[in-house]
Amino acid sequence: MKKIKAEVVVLGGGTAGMGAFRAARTHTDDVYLIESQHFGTTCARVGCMPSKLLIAAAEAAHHAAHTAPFGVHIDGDIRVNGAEVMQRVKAERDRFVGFVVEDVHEWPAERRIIGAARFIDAHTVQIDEHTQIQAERIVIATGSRPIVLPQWQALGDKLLINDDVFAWDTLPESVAVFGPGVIGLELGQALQRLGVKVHIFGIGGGLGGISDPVVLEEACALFGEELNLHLDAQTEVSLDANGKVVVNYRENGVSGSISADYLLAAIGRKPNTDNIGLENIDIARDERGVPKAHPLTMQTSIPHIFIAGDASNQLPLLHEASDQGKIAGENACTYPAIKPGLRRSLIGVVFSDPQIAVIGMRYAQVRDSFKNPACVVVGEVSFKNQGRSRVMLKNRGHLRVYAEQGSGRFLGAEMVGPAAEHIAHLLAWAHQQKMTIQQMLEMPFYHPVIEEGLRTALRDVFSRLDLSGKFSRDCDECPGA
Ligand SMILES: Cc1cc2nc3c(=O)[nH]c(=O)nc-3n(C[C@H](O)[C@H](O)[C@H](O)COP(=O)(O)OP(=O)(O)OC[C@H]3O[C@@H](n4cnc5c(N)ncnc54)[C@H](O)[C@@H]3O)c2cc1C
Ligand SMILES: NC(=O)c1ccc[n+]([C@@H]2O[C@H](COP(=O)([O-])OP(=O)(O)OC[C@H]3O[C@@H](n4cnc5c(N)ncnc54)[C@H](O)[C@@H]3O)[C@@H](O)[C@H]2O)c1
Repeated sequence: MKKIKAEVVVLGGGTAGMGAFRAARTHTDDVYLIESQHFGTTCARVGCMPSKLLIAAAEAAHHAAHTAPFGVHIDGDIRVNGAEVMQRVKAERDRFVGFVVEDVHEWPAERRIIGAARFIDAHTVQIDEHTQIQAERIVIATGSRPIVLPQWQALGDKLLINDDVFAWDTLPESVAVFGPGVIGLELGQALQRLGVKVHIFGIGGGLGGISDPVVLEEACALFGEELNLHLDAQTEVSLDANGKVVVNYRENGVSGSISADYLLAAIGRKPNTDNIGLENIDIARDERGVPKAHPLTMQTSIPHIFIAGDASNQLPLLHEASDQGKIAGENACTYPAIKPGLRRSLIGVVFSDPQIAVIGMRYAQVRDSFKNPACVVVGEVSFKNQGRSRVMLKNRGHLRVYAEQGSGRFLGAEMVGPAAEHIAHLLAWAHQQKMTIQQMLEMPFYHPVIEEGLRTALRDVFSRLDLSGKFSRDCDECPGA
Protein backbone atom coordinates (compact mmCIF):
# COMPACT_ATOMS: atom_id res chain seq x y z
CA MET A 1 0.00 0.00 0.00
CA LYS A 2 1.39 3.36 -1.04
CA LYS A 3 1.24 5.96 1.74
CA ILE A 4 1.13 9.69 1.03
CA LYS A 5 0.87 12.77 3.22
CA ALA A 6 -0.99 15.78 1.78
CA GLU A 7 -2.38 19.15 2.67
CA VAL A 8 -5.75 18.62 0.93
CA VAL A 9 -7.47 15.65 -0.70
CA VAL A 10 -10.68 15.92 -2.76
CA LEU A 11 -12.87 12.81 -3.06
CA GLY A 12 -14.76 12.76 -6.39
CA GLY A 13 -13.67 14.21 -9.73
CA GLY A 14 -17.00 15.60 -10.97
CA THR A 15 -18.06 19.25 -11.24
CA ALA A 16 -17.87 19.94 -7.49
CA GLY A 17 -14.62 17.99 -7.04
CA MET A 18 -12.93 19.66 -10.00
CA GLY A 19 -14.08 23.05 -8.67
CA ALA A 20 -12.67 22.24 -5.25
CA PHE A 21 -9.38 20.95 -6.70
CA ARG A 22 -9.02 24.01 -8.95
CA ALA A 23 -9.73 26.41 -6.03
CA ALA A 24 -7.34 24.53 -3.76
CA ARG A 25 -4.55 24.68 -6.34
CA THR A 26 -4.63 28.49 -6.24
CA HIS A 27 -3.34 28.13 -2.65
CA THR A 28 -1.20 24.99 -2.68
CA ASP A 29 0.25 22.37 -5.03
CA ASP A 30 -0.08 19.74 -2.30
CA VAL A 31 -3.58 18.60 -3.23
CA TYR A 32 -4.88 15.29 -4.63
CA LEU A 33 -8.05 14.56 -6.65
CA ILE A 34 -9.49 11.05 -6.34
CA GLU A 35 -12.00 9.70 -8.89
CA SER A 36 -13.52 6.23 -8.58
CA GLN A 37 -14.61 5.82 -12.20
CA HIS A 38 -14.10 8.25 -15.08
CA PHE A 39 -13.29 11.91 -15.27
CA GLY A 40 -15.71 13.85 -17.45
CA THR A 41 -18.47 14.68 -14.90
CA THR A 42 -22.02 13.41 -14.55
CA CYS A 43 -23.26 16.63 -16.17
CA ALA A 44 -21.35 16.12 -19.42
CA ARG A 45 -21.41 12.31 -19.59
CA VAL A 46 -24.90 11.25 -18.46
CA GLY A 47 -26.68 14.35 -17.14
CA CYS A 48 -27.35 17.92 -18.27
CA MET A 49 -25.71 17.77 -21.69
CA PRO A 50 -26.85 14.45 -23.24
CA SER A 51 -30.37 15.01 -21.87
CA LYS A 52 -30.52 18.40 -23.56
CA LEU A 53 -29.20 16.85 -26.78
CA LEU A 54 -31.99 14.25 -26.72
CA ILE A 55 -34.52 17.01 -25.99
CA ALA A 56 -33.19 19.06 -28.94
CA ALA A 57 -33.86 16.14 -31.30
CA ALA A 58 -37.34 15.72 -29.82
CA GLU A 59 -38.08 19.42 -30.31
CA ALA A 60 -37.01 19.21 -33.95
CA ALA A 61 -39.42 16.28 -34.52
CA HIS A 62 -42.22 18.03 -32.66
CA HIS A 63 -41.84 21.31 -34.57
CA ALA A 64 -41.75 19.49 -37.89
CA ALA A 65 -45.03 17.76 -37.01
CA HIS A 66 -46.78 20.97 -35.92
CA THR A 67 -46.34 23.47 -38.73
CA ALA A 68 -49.85 23.20 -40.24
CA PRO A 69 -51.53 25.88 -38.03
CA PHE A 70 -49.12 28.42 -39.58
CA GLY A 71 -50.24 27.38 -43.08
CA VAL A 72 -46.96 25.58 -43.59
CA HIS A 73 -47.35 21.97 -44.70
CA ILE A 74 -44.70 19.31 -44.74
CA ASP A 75 -45.99 16.69 -47.14
CA GLY A 76 -45.01 13.11 -46.47
CA ASP A 77 -43.94 11.42 -43.29
CA ILE A 78 -41.75 12.89 -40.62
CA ARG A 79 -39.33 10.10 -39.94
CA VAL A 80 -37.26 9.80 -36.79
CA ASN A 81 -34.16 7.70 -37.31
CA GLY A 82 -33.35 6.47 -33.81
CA ALA A 83 -29.81 5.43 -34.72
CA GLU A 84 -29.03 8.89 -36.13
CA VAL A 85 -30.62 10.60 -33.12
CA MET A 86 -28.45 8.60 -30.73
CA GLN A 87 -25.39 9.03 -32.92
CA ARG A 88 -25.65 12.84 -32.64
CA VAL A 89 -26.46 12.70 -28.92
CA LYS A 90 -23.36 10.59 -28.27
CA ALA A 91 -21.04 12.42 -30.65
CA GLU A 92 -21.88 15.85 -29.20
CA ARG A 93 -21.82 14.43 -25.68
CA ASP A 94 -18.34 13.02 -26.30
CA ARG A 95 -17.23 16.43 -27.51
CA PHE A 96 -18.40 18.05 -24.25
CA VAL A 97 -16.79 15.28 -22.19
CA GLY A 98 -13.59 15.74 -24.21
CA PHE A 99 -13.32 19.38 -23.11
CA VAL A 100 -13.68 18.39 -19.45
CA VAL A 101 -11.11 15.61 -19.77
CA GLU A 102 -8.70 18.01 -21.51
CA ASP A 103 -8.94 20.29 -18.46
CA VAL A 104 -8.23 17.36 -16.15
CA HIS A 105 -5.19 16.32 -18.19
CA GLU A 106 -3.66 19.75 -17.69
CA TRP A 107 -3.25 18.89 -14.02
CA PRO A 108 -0.18 16.88 -12.94
CA ALA A 109 -0.86 13.15 -13.46
CA GLU A 110 0.55 12.20 -10.05
CA ARG A 111 -2.09 14.44 -8.39
CA ARG A 112 -5.04 12.55 -9.97
CA ILE A 113 -5.65 9.09 -8.57
CA ILE A 114 -8.20 6.59 -9.88
CA GLY A 115 -10.00 4.42 -7.32
CA ALA A 116 -12.85 4.48 -4.79
CA ALA A 117 -11.94 6.51 -1.72
CA ARG A 118 -13.19 5.81 1.79
CA PHE A 119 -12.41 7.19 5.21
CA ILE A 120 -10.20 5.13 7.51
CA ASP A 121 -10.24 7.86 10.11
CA ALA A 122 -10.95 11.60 10.10
CA HIS A 123 -7.57 12.39 8.50
CA THR A 124 -6.96 9.27 6.38
CA VAL A 125 -8.60 8.09 3.18
CA GLN A 126 -7.85 4.82 1.45
CA ILE A 127 -8.16 4.47 -2.33
CA ASP A 128 -9.17 0.93 -3.35
CA GLU A 129 -6.47 -1.29 -1.89
CA HIS A 130 -3.52 0.61 -3.37
CA THR A 131 -3.05 3.99 -1.67
CA GLN A 132 -3.60 5.69 1.67
CA ILE A 133 -3.52 9.46 1.95
CA GLN A 134 -3.18 11.19 5.27
CA ALA A 135 -4.52 14.70 4.69
CA GLU A 136 -4.77 17.80 6.82
CA ARG A 137 -8.09 18.74 5.17
CA ILE A 138 -10.58 16.77 3.08
CA VAL A 139 -13.36 17.67 0.62
CA ILE A 140 -16.13 15.14 -0.06
CA ALA A 141 -17.54 15.62 -3.59
CA THR A 142 -18.70 12.12 -4.49
CA GLY A 143 -21.94 13.12 -6.27
CA SER A 144 -25.14 11.08 -6.31
CA ARG A 145 -26.69 8.06 -8.03
CA PRO A 146 -30.26 7.15 -9.03
CA ILE A 147 -32.46 5.46 -6.45
CA VAL A 148 -33.47 1.98 -7.58
CA LEU A 149 -36.17 0.08 -5.67
CA PRO A 150 -35.08 -3.43 -4.57
CA GLN A 151 -38.10 -5.06 -6.29
CA TRP A 152 -36.91 -3.70 -9.67
CA GLN A 153 -33.67 -5.70 -9.53
CA ALA A 154 -35.59 -8.76 -10.84
CA LEU A 155 -35.95 -6.90 -14.17
CA GLY A 156 -32.25 -7.45 -14.90
CA ASP A 157 -31.10 -5.54 -17.98
CA LYS A 158 -34.65 -4.24 -18.57
CA LEU A 159 -34.08 -1.86 -15.67
CA LEU A 160 -32.47 1.38 -16.81
CA ILE A 161 -31.03 4.48 -15.21
CA ASN A 162 -30.25 7.72 -17.02
CA ASP A 163 -26.68 6.55 -17.78
CA ASP A 164 -28.07 3.62 -19.84
CA VAL A 165 -30.28 5.83 -22.01
CA PHE A 166 -27.26 7.76 -23.26
CA ALA A 167 -25.50 4.51 -24.17
CA TRP A 168 -28.30 3.40 -26.55
CA ASP A 169 -27.38 2.89 -30.20
CA THR A 170 -30.98 3.40 -31.24
CA LEU A 171 -34.34 4.17 -29.66
CA PRO A 172 -36.50 1.41 -28.16
CA GLU A 173 -40.22 1.02 -28.91
CA SER A 174 -41.52 1.64 -25.41
CA VAL A 175 -40.42 2.72 -21.93
CA ALA A 176 -42.18 2.85 -18.55
CA VAL A 177 -40.72 5.84 -16.71
CA PHE A 178 -40.93 5.73 -12.93
CA GLY A 179 -40.78 9.19 -11.37
CA PRO A 180 -42.49 12.25 -12.87
CA GLY A 181 -39.84 14.60 -11.45
CA VAL A 182 -37.29 16.56 -13.39
CA ILE A 183 -35.49 13.63 -15.07
CA GLY A 184 -38.64 11.59 -15.71
CA LEU A 185 -40.46 14.49 -17.34
CA GLU A 186 -37.50 15.69 -19.43
CA LEU A 187 -36.56 12.23 -20.72
CA GLY A 188 -40.12 10.88 -20.86
CA GLN A 189 -41.39 13.74 -23.02
CA ALA A 190 -38.32 13.70 -25.27
CA LEU A 191 -38.63 9.95 -25.88
CA GLN A 192 -42.38 10.22 -26.54
CA ARG A 193 -41.76 12.98 -29.10
CA LEU A 194 -39.17 10.79 -30.79
CA GLY A 195 -41.80 8.10 -31.29
CA VAL A 196 -41.14 5.91 -28.23
CA LYS A 197 -44.34 4.82 -26.42
CA VAL A 198 -43.97 6.23 -22.92
CA HIS A 199 -45.98 5.82 -19.71
CA ILE A 200 -44.92 7.88 -16.68
CA PHE A 201 -45.75 6.62 -13.18
CA GLY A 202 -45.63 8.67 -9.99
CA ILE A 203 -46.89 8.73 -6.45
CA GLY A 204 -48.55 11.64 -4.68
CA GLY A 205 -49.64 13.60 -7.77
CA GLY A 206 -46.49 15.71 -8.23
CA LEU A 207 -45.00 16.68 -11.57
CA GLY A 208 -41.70 18.33 -12.51
CA GLY A 209 -40.96 19.44 -8.95
CA ILE A 210 -43.74 22.09 -8.94
CA SER A 211 -45.05 23.03 -5.47
CA ASP A 212 -47.60 25.74 -6.42
CA PRO A 213 -51.02 24.03 -6.71
CA VAL A 214 -52.26 26.39 -9.44
CA VAL A 215 -49.15 25.94 -11.58
CA LEU A 216 -49.23 22.18 -10.89
CA GLU A 217 -52.84 21.89 -12.06
CA GLU A 218 -52.01 23.72 -15.28
CA ALA A 219 -48.90 21.58 -15.83
CA CYS A 220 -50.83 18.34 -15.27
CA ALA A 221 -53.43 19.44 -17.82
CA LEU A 222 -50.83 20.53 -20.40
CA PHE A 223 -48.55 17.51 -20.15
CA GLY A 224 -51.55 15.20 -19.78
CA GLU A 225 -52.64 16.19 -23.31
CA GLU A 226 -49.47 14.67 -24.71
CA LEU A 227 -48.18 12.11 -22.22
CA ASN A 228 -49.61 9.00 -20.56
CA LEU A 229 -49.34 10.29 -16.99
CA HIS A 230 -50.22 8.14 -13.96
CA LEU A 231 -49.22 10.62 -11.29
CA ASP A 232 -50.62 8.85 -8.25
CA ALA A 233 -50.58 5.17 -9.04
CA GLN A 234 -50.04 1.99 -7.06
CA THR A 235 -47.91 -0.22 -9.24
CA GLU A 236 -46.65 -3.77 -9.51
CA VAL A 237 -43.84 -4.54 -11.88
CA SER A 238 -42.85 -7.88 -13.42
CA LEU A 239 -41.33 -9.45 -16.53
CA ASP A 240 -43.52 -11.43 -18.94
CA ALA A 241 -42.52 -14.54 -20.90
CA ASN A 242 -41.31 -12.38 -23.81
CA GLY A 243 -39.00 -10.43 -21.56
CA LYS A 244 -41.24 -7.33 -21.56
CA VAL A 245 -41.67 -5.20 -18.47
CA VAL A 246 -45.29 -5.37 -17.31
CA VAL A 247 -46.67 -2.63 -15.07
CA ASN A 248 -50.00 -3.39 -13.42
CA TYR A 249 -51.35 -0.23 -11.86
CA ARG A 250 -54.30 1.12 -9.95
CA GLU A 251 -55.13 4.79 -10.08
CA ASN A 252 -58.26 6.63 -8.90
CA GLY A 253 -59.94 3.26 -8.32
CA VAL A 254 -59.28 2.14 -11.91
CA SER A 255 -56.91 -0.71 -12.78
CA GLY A 256 -54.77 -0.95 -15.87
CA SER A 257 -51.78 -2.72 -17.32
CA ILE A 258 -49.11 -1.72 -19.80
CA SER A 259 -46.05 -3.45 -21.14
CA ALA A 260 -42.80 -1.82 -22.17
CA ASP A 261 -39.32 -2.71 -23.36
CA TYR A 262 -37.69 -1.07 -20.33
CA LEU A 263 -38.33 0.52 -16.94
CA LEU A 264 -36.45 3.78 -16.48
CA ALA A 265 -35.79 4.60 -12.80
CA ALA A 266 -36.12 8.36 -12.19
CA ILE A 267 -37.55 8.50 -8.66
CA GLY A 268 -34.80 10.71 -7.27
CA ARG A 269 -31.09 10.48 -6.53
CA LYS A 270 -29.15 9.40 -3.47
CA PRO A 271 -25.95 11.15 -2.35
CA ASN A 272 -22.88 8.89 -2.62
CA THR A 273 -22.04 9.16 1.06
CA ASP A 274 -23.25 5.75 2.22
CA ASN A 275 -20.18 3.96 0.82
CA ILE A 276 -17.27 6.19 1.82
CA GLY A 277 -16.53 4.89 5.32
CA LEU A 278 -18.40 7.59 7.25
CA GLU A 279 -18.92 4.99 9.98
CA ASN A 280 -15.21 5.42 10.73
CA ILE A 281 -15.54 9.11 11.54
CA ASP A 282 -17.79 10.81 14.06
CA ILE A 283 -19.57 13.24 11.72
CA ALA A 284 -23.05 14.74 12.27
CA ARG A 285 -25.47 13.57 9.59
CA ASP A 286 -28.94 14.52 8.36
CA GLU A 287 -31.98 12.22 8.08
CA ARG A 288 -30.59 10.76 4.83
CA GLY A 289 -27.30 9.93 6.52
CA VAL A 290 -25.49 12.73 4.67
CA PRO A 291 -22.94 14.85 6.56
CA LYS A 292 -24.54 18.14 7.60
CA ALA A 293 -22.73 21.21 6.30
CA HIS A 294 -23.03 24.95 6.69
CA PRO A 295 -24.49 26.19 3.38
CA LEU A 296 -22.18 29.22 3.21
CA THR A 297 -18.88 27.53 4.12
CA MET A 298 -19.64 23.86 3.25
CA GLN A 299 -17.90 22.93 6.51
CA THR A 300 -19.16 19.77 8.23
CA SER A 301 -19.26 19.05 11.97
CA ILE A 302 -15.63 17.87 11.68
CA PRO A 303 -14.01 21.26 11.10
CA HIS A 304 -11.34 20.12 8.61
CA ILE A 305 -13.83 18.16 6.44
CA PHE A 306 -15.90 19.96 3.80
CA ILE A 307 -18.56 18.66 1.41
CA ALA A 308 -19.83 19.92 -1.97
CA GLY A 309 -22.16 19.14 -4.88
CA ASP A 310 -24.85 16.45 -4.99
CA ALA A 311 -23.07 14.64 -2.15
CA SER A 312 -24.09 17.49 0.18
CA ASN A 313 -27.85 16.82 -0.26
CA GLN A 314 -28.44 20.56 -0.55
CA LEU A 315 -29.42 21.57 -4.12
CA PRO A 316 -28.54 18.90 -6.69
CA LEU A 317 -27.97 21.29 -9.60
CA LEU A 318 -24.92 21.87 -11.73
CA HIS A 319 -24.29 25.53 -10.91
CA GLU A 320 -24.71 24.74 -7.22
CA ALA A 321 -22.13 21.92 -7.45
CA SER A 322 -19.74 24.32 -9.09
CA ASP A 323 -20.25 27.08 -6.48
CA GLN A 324 -20.11 24.67 -3.56
CA GLY A 325 -16.97 23.01 -4.90
CA LYS A 326 -15.18 26.35 -5.16
CA ILE A 327 -16.23 27.33 -1.62
CA ALA A 328 -15.21 23.95 -0.16
CA GLY A 329 -11.85 23.95 -1.98
CA GLU A 330 -11.04 27.51 -0.87
CA ASN A 331 -11.99 26.87 2.73
CA ALA A 332 -10.14 23.55 2.86
CA CYS A 333 -7.01 25.51 2.00
CA THR A 334 -7.48 28.55 4.20
CA TYR A 335 -8.79 26.54 7.19
CA PRO A 336 -9.05 27.49 10.04
CA ALA A 337 -9.57 30.98 8.52
CA ILE A 338 -12.64 29.93 6.55
CA LYS A 339 -15.02 32.40 4.90
CA PRO A 340 -18.63 32.28 3.73
CA GLY A 341 -18.76 31.91 -0.04
CA LEU A 342 -21.19 33.33 -2.56
CA ARG A 343 -24.47 31.44 -2.64
CA ARG A 344 -26.96 32.66 -5.20
CA SER A 345 -30.74 32.86 -5.36
CA LEU A 346 -32.42 29.60 -6.28
CA ILE A 347 -33.03 29.06 -9.97
CA GLY A 348 -34.31 25.74 -11.27
CA VAL A 349 -35.44 24.99 -14.83
CA VAL A 350 -36.99 21.84 -16.25
CA PHE A 351 -36.33 21.57 -19.98
CA SER A 352 -39.71 20.15 -20.84
CA ASP A 353 -42.03 21.81 -23.36
CA PRO A 354 -43.42 24.03 -22.00
CA GLN A 355 -40.59 24.56 -19.57
CA ILE A 356 -41.01 24.68 -15.80
CA ALA A 357 -39.13 27.08 -13.53
CA VAL A 358 -38.80 27.82 -9.84
CA ILE A 359 -37.10 30.97 -8.60
CA GLY A 360 -36.18 32.30 -5.14
CA MET A 361 -38.60 30.92 -2.56
CA ARG A 362 -40.83 28.17 -3.92
CA TYR A 363 -44.55 28.34 -3.14
CA ALA A 364 -44.17 25.63 -0.46
CA GLN A 365 -41.37 27.58 1.25
CA VAL A 366 -43.37 30.82 1.18
CA ARG A 367 -46.37 29.01 2.68
CA ASP A 368 -44.22 27.48 5.43
CA SER A 369 -42.24 30.66 6.20
CA PHE A 370 -45.11 33.13 6.58
CA LYS A 371 -47.38 32.24 9.48
CA ASN A 372 -50.01 34.75 8.38
CA PRO A 373 -51.14 34.20 4.75
CA ALA A 374 -52.11 37.90 4.58
CA CYS A 375 -48.38 38.73 4.68
CA VAL A 376 -47.95 37.29 1.17
CA VAL A 377 -49.38 38.62 -2.06
CA VAL A 378 -49.65 36.45 -5.17
CA GLY A 379 -49.90 37.81 -8.71
CA GLU A 380 -50.33 35.69 -11.79
CA VAL A 381 -50.67 35.51 -15.51
CA SER A 382 -52.01 32.87 -17.87
CA PHE A 383 -50.08 32.71 -21.12
CA LYS A 384 -53.23 31.73 -23.02
CA ASN A 385 -53.80 35.21 -24.43
CA GLN A 386 -50.27 36.57 -24.08
CA GLY A 387 -49.53 38.39 -27.34
CA ARG A 388 -46.13 37.12 -28.48
CA SER A 389 -46.71 33.62 -27.12
CA ARG A 390 -49.90 33.44 -29.18
CA VAL A 391 -48.11 34.69 -32.31
CA MET A 392 -45.73 31.73 -31.96
CA LEU A 393 -48.43 29.27 -30.84
CA LYS A 394 -46.60 28.92 -27.54
CA ASN A 395 -49.52 30.36 -25.56
CA ARG A 396 -49.78 27.69 -22.87
CA GLY A 397 -48.90 27.97 -19.23
CA HIS A 398 -49.15 29.93 -16.04
CA LEU A 399 -46.81 32.09 -13.92
CA ARG A 400 -47.34 32.93 -10.24
CA VAL A 401 -45.22 35.56 -8.50
CA TYR A 402 -45.00 35.90 -4.70
CA ALA A 403 -44.28 39.17 -2.84
CA GLU A 404 -44.19 40.28 0.73
CA GLN A 405 -47.14 42.43 1.73
CA GLY A 406 -46.20 45.85 3.04
CA SER A 407 -42.65 45.99 1.70
CA GLY A 408 -43.46 44.74 -1.81
CA ARG A 409 -40.27 42.63 -1.74
CA PHE A 410 -40.17 39.96 -4.45
CA LEU A 411 -40.04 36.56 -2.75
CA GLY A 412 -40.15 34.00 -5.53
CA ALA A 413 -42.09 32.47 -8.40
CA GLU A 414 -43.09 29.21 -10.05
CA MET A 415 -44.14 28.80 -13.65
CA VAL A 416 -44.87 26.44 -16.48
CA GLY A 417 -44.85 28.16 -19.82
CA PRO A 418 -42.97 29.63 -22.75
CA ALA A 419 -39.41 30.92 -22.38
CA ALA A 420 -39.36 29.89 -18.71
CA GLU A 421 -35.58 29.50 -18.77
CA HIS A 422 -35.22 33.20 -19.70
CA ILE A 423 -37.96 34.58 -17.44
CA ALA A 424 -36.41 32.54 -14.61
CA HIS A 425 -33.09 34.35 -15.08
CA LEU A 426 -34.70 37.81 -14.95
CA LEU A 427 -36.55 36.80 -11.79
CA ALA A 428 -33.54 35.17 -10.14
CA TRP A 429 -31.44 38.27 -10.78
CA ALA A 430 -34.20 40.46 -9.30
CA HIS A 431 -34.45 38.12 -6.32
CA GLN A 432 -30.73 38.15 -5.64
CA GLN A 433 -30.76 41.95 -5.84
CA LYS A 434 -33.60 41.90 -3.26
CA MET A 435 -35.75 44.01 -5.57
CA THR A 436 -39.31 45.06 -4.84
CA ILE A 437 -42.16 44.57 -7.29
CA GLN A 438 -42.17 48.35 -7.86
CA GLN A 439 -38.46 48.30 -8.81
CA MET A 440 -39.00 45.35 -11.14
CA LEU A 441 -41.81 47.22 -12.89
CA GLU A 442 -39.45 50.16 -13.42
CA MET A 443 -37.24 47.94 -15.61
CA PRO A 444 -37.60 48.11 -19.42
CA PHE A 445 -39.86 45.68 -21.29
CA TYR A 446 -39.68 45.45 -25.09
CA HIS A 447 -42.70 44.83 -27.32
CA PRO A 448 -43.84 42.29 -28.40
CA VAL A 449 -42.06 39.79 -26.16
CA ILE A 450 -43.02 36.91 -23.88
CA GLU A 451 -41.59 38.90 -20.95
CA GLU A 452 -44.64 41.19 -21.25
CA GLY A 453 -46.48 38.25 -19.64
CA LEU A 454 -44.15 38.58 -16.67
CA ARG A 455 -44.99 42.30 -16.52
CA THR A 456 -48.71 41.44 -16.39
CA ALA A 457 -48.07 39.14 -13.39
CA LEU A 458 -45.96 41.84 -11.68
CA ARG A 459 -48.71 44.42 -12.27
CA ASP A 460 -51.18 41.96 -10.78
CA VAL A 461 -49.05 41.62 -7.62
CA PHE A 462 -48.57 45.39 -7.47
CA SER A 463 -52.34 46.00 -7.59
CA ARG A 464 -52.71 43.78 -4.49
CA LEU A 465 -49.93 45.39 -2.43
CA ASP A 466 -50.81 47.64 0.47
CA LEU A 467 -47.96 50.13 0.61
CA SER A 468 -49.70 52.45 3.11
CA GLY A 469 -47.48 51.30 5.97
CA LYS A 470 -50.42 49.50 7.60
CA PHE A 471 -48.62 46.17 7.43
CA SER A 472 -45.40 47.38 9.05
CA ARG A 473 -47.52 48.95 11.80
CA ASP A 474 -50.09 46.21 12.40
CA CYS A 475 -48.49 42.92 11.39
CA ASP A 476 -45.50 41.78 13.37
CA GLU A 477 -45.86 38.37 11.71
CA CYS A 478 -44.58 39.72 8.36
CA PRO A 479 -40.81 39.40 8.82
CA GLY A 480 -39.69 42.16 6.48
CA ALA A 481 -42.63 44.54 6.81
C1 LIG B 1 -30.14 13.11 -16.38
C2 LIG B 1 -29.68 14.32 -15.61
C3 LIG B 1 -29.88 15.58 -16.13
C4 LIG B 1 -29.45 16.71 -15.42
N1 LIG B 1 -29.69 17.95 -15.98
C5 LIG B 1 -29.32 19.04 -15.29
C6 LIG B 1 -29.53 20.33 -15.85
O1 LIG B 1 -30.04 20.47 -16.96
N2 LIG B 1 -29.13 21.41 -15.13
C7 LIG B 1 -28.58 21.28 -13.88
O2 LIG B 1 -28.27 22.30 -13.26
N3 LIG B 1 -28.36 20.06 -13.34
C8 LIG B 1 -28.71 18.95 -14.01
N4 LIG B 1 -28.47 17.72 -13.47
C9 LIG B 1 -27.82 17.64 -12.14
C10 LIG B 1 -26.29 17.80 -12.27
O3 LIG B 1 -25.83 16.94 -13.27
C11 LIG B 1 -25.65 17.48 -10.93
O4 LIG B 1 -26.17 18.32 -9.93
C12 LIG B 1 -24.13 17.67 -10.97
O5 LIG B 1 -23.58 16.98 -12.05
C13 LIG B 1 -23.50 17.19 -9.66
O6 LIG B 1 -22.10 17.34 -9.70
P1 LIG B 1 -21.19 16.63 -8.60
O7 LIG B 1 -19.81 17.08 -8.82
O8 LIG B 1 -21.80 16.80 -7.27
O9 LIG B 1 -21.30 15.08 -8.95
P2 LIG B 1 -20.62 14.25 -10.14
O10 LIG B 1 -20.37 15.04 -11.36
O11 LIG B 1 -21.46 13.01 -10.26
O12 LIG B 1 -19.20 13.88 -9.53
C14 LIG B 1 -19.04 12.97 -8.49
C15 LIG B 1 -17.85 12.09 -8.84
O13 LIG B 1 -17.46 11.39 -7.69
C16 LIG B 1 -17.05 10.10 -8.08
N5 LIG B 1 -17.11 9.24 -6.88
C17 LIG B 1 -18.20 8.68 -6.29
N6 LIG B 1 -17.83 8.00 -5.20
C18 LIG B 1 -16.49 8.12 -5.10
C19 LIG B 1 -15.53 7.64 -4.17
N7 LIG B 1 -15.86 6.86 -3.14
N8 LIG B 1 -14.23 7.96 -4.37
C20 LIG B 1 -13.85 8.73 -5.42
N9 LIG B 1 -14.73 9.21 -6.32
C21 LIG B 1 -16.03 8.92 -6.15
C22 LIG B 1 -18.03 9.71 -9.17
O14 LIG B 1 -17.52 8.69 -10.01
C23 LIG B 1 -18.19 11.05 -9.90
O15 LIG B 1 -17.29 11.17 -10.98
C24 LIG B 1 -28.84 16.57 -14.16
C25 LIG B 1 -28.60 15.29 -13.64
C26 LIG B 1 -29.02 14.17 -14.34
C27 LIG B 1 -28.75 12.81 -13.77
N1 LIG C 1 -33.14 20.58 -15.68
C1 LIG C 1 -32.47 20.35 -14.57
O1 LIG C 1 -31.98 21.24 -13.90
C2 LIG C 1 -32.30 18.95 -14.07
C3 LIG C 1 -32.54 17.89 -14.92
C4 LIG C 1 -32.42 16.60 -14.41
C5 LIG C 1 -32.06 16.41 -13.09
N2 LIG C 1 -31.82 17.46 -12.30
C6 LIG C 1 -31.48 17.25 -10.87
O2 LIG C 1 -31.49 15.88 -10.55
C7 LIG C 1 -32.31 15.67 -9.41
C8 LIG C 1 -32.90 14.29 -9.45
O3 LIG C 1 -33.90 14.20 -10.46
P1 LIG C 1 -35.05 13.14 -10.36
O4 LIG C 1 -36.01 13.43 -11.46
O5 LIG C 1 -34.46 11.78 -10.26
O6 LIG C 1 -35.69 13.41 -8.95
P2 LIG C 1 -36.90 14.35 -8.51
O7 LIG C 1 -36.81 14.45 -7.04
O8 LIG C 1 -36.94 15.59 -9.32
O9 LIG C 1 -38.21 13.53 -8.91
C9 LIG C 1 -38.49 12.26 -8.41
C10 LIG C 1 -39.96 11.99 -8.65
O10 LIG C 1 -40.21 10.61 -8.41
C11 LIG C 1 -41.39 10.48 -7.64
N3 LIG C 1 -41.32 9.21 -6.92
C12 LIG C 1 -40.71 8.94 -5.73
N4 LIG C 1 -40.85 7.63 -5.42
C13 LIG C 1 -41.55 7.06 -6.43
C14 LIG C 1 -42.01 5.74 -6.69
N5 LIG C 1 -41.77 4.75 -5.85
N6 LIG C 1 -42.71 5.53 -7.83
C15 LIG C 1 -42.96 6.52 -8.69
N7 LIG C 1 -42.54 7.80 -8.50
C16 LIG C 1 -41.85 8.07 -7.38
C17 LIG C 1 -41.39 11.71 -6.75
O11 LIG C 1 -42.68 11.96 -6.26
C18 LIG C 1 -40.90 12.77 -7.74
O12 LIG C 1 -41.96 13.27 -8.52
C19 LIG C 1 -33.34 16.78 -9.47
O13 LIG C 1 -33.85 17.08 -8.20
C20 LIG C 1 -32.57 17.92 -10.05
O14 LIG C 1 -32.00 18.69 -9.03
C21 LIG C 1 -31.95 18.73 -12.76
